[in-house]
Amino acid sequence: MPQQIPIITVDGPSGAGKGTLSAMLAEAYQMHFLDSGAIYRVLAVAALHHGISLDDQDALVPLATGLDVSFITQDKITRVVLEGEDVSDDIRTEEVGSAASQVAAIPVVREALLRRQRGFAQMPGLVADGRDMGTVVFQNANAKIFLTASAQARAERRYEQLKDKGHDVKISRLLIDIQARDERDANRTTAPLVAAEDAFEIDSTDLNITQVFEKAKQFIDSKLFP
Ligand SMILES: Nc1ncnc2c1ncn2[C@@H]1O[C@H](COP(=O)(O)OP(=O)(O)O)[C@@H](O)[C@H]1O
Ligand SMILES: Nc1ccn([C@@H]2O[C@H](COP(=O)(O)OP(=O)(O)O)[C@@H](O)[C@H]2O)c(=O)n1
Repeated sequence: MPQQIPIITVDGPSGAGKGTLSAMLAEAYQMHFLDSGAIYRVLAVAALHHGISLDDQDALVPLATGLDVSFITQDKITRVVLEGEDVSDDIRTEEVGSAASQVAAIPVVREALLRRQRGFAQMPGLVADGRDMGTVVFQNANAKIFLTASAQARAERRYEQLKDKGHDVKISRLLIDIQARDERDANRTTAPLVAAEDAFEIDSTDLNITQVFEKAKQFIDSKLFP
C-alpha cells in the first residue's frame, strides 16, 4: 500500500500570520511548503501583464491552467518566477492581494488551480497555507489549523511588514483593504474563508509568533504522532 503523505493545513484571513507559522512548521517537520495565496497573486499579476480583466473568466481559466510559474527556494528564500521574470516583490503589494482575491472569487478559476496545488503534496509531507486548504484542497489533511487575529492587529502587522520593505502605506488604508478582502473571501460562493469543522483555531491577536508556533505544534504532534 502506498505510504500516505502527511499534510498540515494553515488557513485564515490576511495578516493572521499563516505564512510565518507555515514556514516555521515546514522547517520543524522538514516538509514542503505550499503558499497557495502566491499562486492567486501570480495569476492576478499575469492577468495584468496580459491585459486580461480580473472578471474575464473565459480568458482567466486558460491563463490559470497554463500558468508558467515556478517557486525556487535557495538558502531558505523562495523566489517566485512568472514567465521567466522574478515577481517575488511585485506580488506582495496590497493592490495585488486585492486583485488576487477578485480572481480567486471565480469558481472555474479555483477549479483550474486545484490540480497544481495538489501536486505540491509530496513526501516527506506538506504544509499548505491559504484559505481553503483544509476545507477543499486537502480535505483529508492530518492536522488543520485555522489562524485568526483582529482586523486591527492584522493591519498593524501588514503595515510594519510593508514599511520594512520600503513601501509607502497608511494603516487606515490597509485596514480598509483588509476588511474588504475579508468580506470578499468570506462571502464568495466557492471555497469561502471558513474554518474546517475539524480545524484547531488559534487567535493570534495577543500571542507572539513563538506562542502561536508552540500551540500549533502541540496540536499537530497530537495528530501526527497519536
Ligand atoms: N503572532 C504574531 N505577532 C506579531 N506579528 C506577527 C505574528 N504573526 C505574524 N506576524 C507578522 O505579521 C506579518 C504578516 O504575517 P504573515 O505570516 O505574512 O501573514 P499571512 O500569511 O497570514 O498574511 C509579518 O510581518 C509577520 O512577521
Ligand atoms: N487558498 C487560497 C489562498 C489565497 N486566496 C486568495 O488570494 C488572496 C491572497 O492570498 P494570500 O494568502 O497571499 O494573502 P495574505 O493572507 O498573505 O494577505 C486572498 O485574499 C484570497 O482571496 C484564496 O482564495 N485561496
